[in-house]
Amino acid sequence: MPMQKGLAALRVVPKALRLLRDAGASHLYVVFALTILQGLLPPAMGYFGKLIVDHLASGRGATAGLWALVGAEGLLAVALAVAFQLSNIYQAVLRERLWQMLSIQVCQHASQLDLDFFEVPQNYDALTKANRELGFRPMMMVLNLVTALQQTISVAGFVLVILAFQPLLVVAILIALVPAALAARDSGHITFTSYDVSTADGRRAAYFDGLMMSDGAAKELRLFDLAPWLLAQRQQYAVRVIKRRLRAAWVTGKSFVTAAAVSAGAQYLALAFVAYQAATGRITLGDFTLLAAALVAVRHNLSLALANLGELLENSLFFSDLDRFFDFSPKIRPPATPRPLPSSEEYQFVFENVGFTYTGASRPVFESLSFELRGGEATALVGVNGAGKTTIVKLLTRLYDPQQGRILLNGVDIREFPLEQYRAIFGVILQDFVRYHLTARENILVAKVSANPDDRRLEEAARLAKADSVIKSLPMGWGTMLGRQFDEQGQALSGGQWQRIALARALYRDAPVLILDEPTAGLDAEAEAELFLAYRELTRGKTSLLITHRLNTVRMADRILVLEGGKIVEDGSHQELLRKGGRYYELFTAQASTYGAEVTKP
Ligand SMILES: Nc1ncnc2c1ncn2[C@@H]1O[C@H](COP(=O)(O)OP(=O)(O)OP(=O)(O)O)[C@@H](O)[C@H]1O
Repeated sequence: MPMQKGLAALRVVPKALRLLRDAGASHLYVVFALTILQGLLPPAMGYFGKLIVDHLASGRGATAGLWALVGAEGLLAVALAVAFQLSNIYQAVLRERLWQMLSIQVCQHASQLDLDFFEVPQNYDALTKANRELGFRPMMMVLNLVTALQQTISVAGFVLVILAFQPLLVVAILIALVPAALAARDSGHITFTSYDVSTADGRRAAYFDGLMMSDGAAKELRLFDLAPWLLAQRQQYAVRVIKRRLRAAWVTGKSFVTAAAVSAGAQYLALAFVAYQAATGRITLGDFTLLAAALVAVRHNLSLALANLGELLENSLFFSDLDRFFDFSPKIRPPATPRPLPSSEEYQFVFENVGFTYTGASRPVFESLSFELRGGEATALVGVNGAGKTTIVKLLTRLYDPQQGRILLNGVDIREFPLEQYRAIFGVILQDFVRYHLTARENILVAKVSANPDDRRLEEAARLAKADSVIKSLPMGWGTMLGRQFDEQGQALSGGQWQRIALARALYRDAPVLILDEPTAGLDAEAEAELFLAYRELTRGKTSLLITHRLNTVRMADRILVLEGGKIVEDGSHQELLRKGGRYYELFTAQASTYGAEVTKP
């Protein structure tokens, strides 16, 4: 029902007030006080205006009484102007605080959510939309609330004035305002619904807009001459949104036209009545001016108040996205009574009949995966694209939990350890590592922000990752900004140079378990060979897992696991697996033949 929908959306008002109070209670109270003042002053000024007119009409001349009235009216006018400006300042502070508070809450919540959250497009959309609208929706709401309150107080003041003189007029005015109130209620609902059904199309259009404006897509866009096609796609969705909104604007516009005609007509009928009373001496000239001003003010303020409430409903849509986002709580949680992490230097992991399916995926990645990563050993994991190698890393580091089976660390289910402490045992370089727009130094230090920077370890990590030569070549060494987003002096790095920085980042953690997911993908042959030679040094004393398609690199591992069809199908050293002549042998020979090398079974 439209009525219910419209009123239901009004429930957002207490919520908005609570948020504003949290953002700055004292500022909110000042804004309220100033708003009430601004609401009361116009009727009071109207009353003084009446007294001035009555004084002038009485023929008493320029007495001290007249100047006292004019002075009082002037003071009220000054007070109104000052209250308006002060309120603007306090509202601005309140808006900024609210924006800050919500941004921090959204960032904190987003960073704690499971990766699962991002698998569902609607969730991700709700987050990006909430984030995008954080900048203006709360501000609009402050303005809507304050303006609606102020207009309502003014209306109440003027209604009291009219009541004092002509009670029947109030009844007539209120009846004449019924169409306006109905139009405002329906417009809230219609706009609400048109926005609601348009969000999916709007999001699509915004996605294409984002592509055309992002630096990440800029290269492909030009190389594929993609802009015209993207624009056409964008229009397809945007036009649907615009049509729906225009239709809503037209429907609501029509009822507003009728309402405006009725209330304006009623106002002038009332004015005719008041004029008749003044002409026949039933009321004074001052009463007439006051009532005439009150009639205009009631109509004007009430329509503004209703329009602001309508806008408030529209802006309240923002809260449904925000609520939807805050309703998500992380499923991967620390246990109620966590076990202490094993103090042992050697960490051994066992996957025990692990079954895992991504949210929304039609097929499981693993149904019953079992294998072991032995403590202190360098293990390599190989397998074709999509075999599930990165998924193993995600499960191992508890970015996801398996739906079946267990993963054990030194015999204990990893879900029993405190999450943060558990994740702290890993130094990881992910396939899609982050290229932070920070200095070279910060790009590595981010791996361990919980501790004070350790420059000796920083140098060591850079040396092991062969990132030291990259740093040396930068104009300001460690202090050079990587990326040009914030600094014109920033340096753009090549893919391989970034990879060395990311590897140094993983090593800087100096964690007992090292996971390298495709650490050589962007490296040149020489750098890869260097890394290959340093592999022993990198992994000394650690439990490590190396994932790579460059099978030359895996030779140095103590043990190689071959993942296929959701299972470990082979397990052994390079020599053993070549000798076996199975899947690893096939993969290795296929790769070697592309270099023209011959591989013979040892
Ligand atoms: N976030 C995700 N949501 C749904 N399915 C996913 C997700 N990530 C990966 N998959 C699917 O899970 C399977 C395993 O992916 P995974 O990234 O683990 O493979 P991989 O062996 O690391 O591949 P590659 O060698 O290409 O890096 C693939 O079929 C992939 O399509």
